[in-house]
Amino acid sequence: MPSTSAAEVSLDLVVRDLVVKAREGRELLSVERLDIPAGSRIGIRGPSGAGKSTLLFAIAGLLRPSSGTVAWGDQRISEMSPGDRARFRRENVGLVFQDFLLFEELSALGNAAIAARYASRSSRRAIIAAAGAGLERLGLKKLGGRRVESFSGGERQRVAMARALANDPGIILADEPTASLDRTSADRLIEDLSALSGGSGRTLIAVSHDAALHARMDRVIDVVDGRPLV
Ligand SMILES: Nc1ncnc2c1ncn2[C@@H]1O[C@H](COP(=O)(O)OP(=O)(O)OP(=O)(O)O)[C@@H](O)[C@H]1O
Repeated sequence: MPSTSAAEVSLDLVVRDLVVKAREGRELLSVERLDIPAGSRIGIRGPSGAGKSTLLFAIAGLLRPSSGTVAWGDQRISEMSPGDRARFRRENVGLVFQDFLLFEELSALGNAAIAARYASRSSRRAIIAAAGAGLERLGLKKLGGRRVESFSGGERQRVAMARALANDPGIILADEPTASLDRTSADRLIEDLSALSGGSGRTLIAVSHDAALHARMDRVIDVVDGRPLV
């Protein structure tokens, strides 16, 4: 797993007048102003249904806002086509999400190194090596060759984490990364996430209900009724 960030360009997050609406017109999220300097470790918390995941999806470029701007450095992802947003994510963002989105028929290593399939020949080898090192660090080396269909929730979460980091992303976005883990595994994951971001230039933004995670962040943002309290 990489220990320093590959963020070659500064990816400060700037959000302005962002509004996300449901298809039927209900407002799900409204963010007047949010600035997150590159390299920050940010926790996001709030009641169920408050809009935390919607905020994470918006800043990941996984949804197109109804209005407003989301920019990482000079990349205004809110105005990009879906294809350009997907490319931005592939190159810059590691996603650790609740339902893992693993390929059941692939091995742990096959999943962790999935980015190699889309990478240039020159970076393919580095991605596969980083995926293997990530699995080892997360205690899954022995299971590396096994198909993930038989994995437990905690094992899946660690495969997803190794995958998110294999591409050496400048931005890590995590949605409830400790939710399916026992306390010991959760603390280890928090330790890893924290070490991989703090001081490296790599930004971490994690939605969580876990107080132990928030205790390790530089700043915690509360989201209530679709609005971050900043
Ligand atoms: N595509 C959608 N269409 C309509 N409503 C949606 C859509 N996605 C989310 N919502 C609604 O938007 C609100 C915010 O949802 P979101 O998942 O962001 O909350 P959350 O704070 O992450 O909640 P939890 O902690 O339970 O995961 C909820 O009322 C949810 O039902």
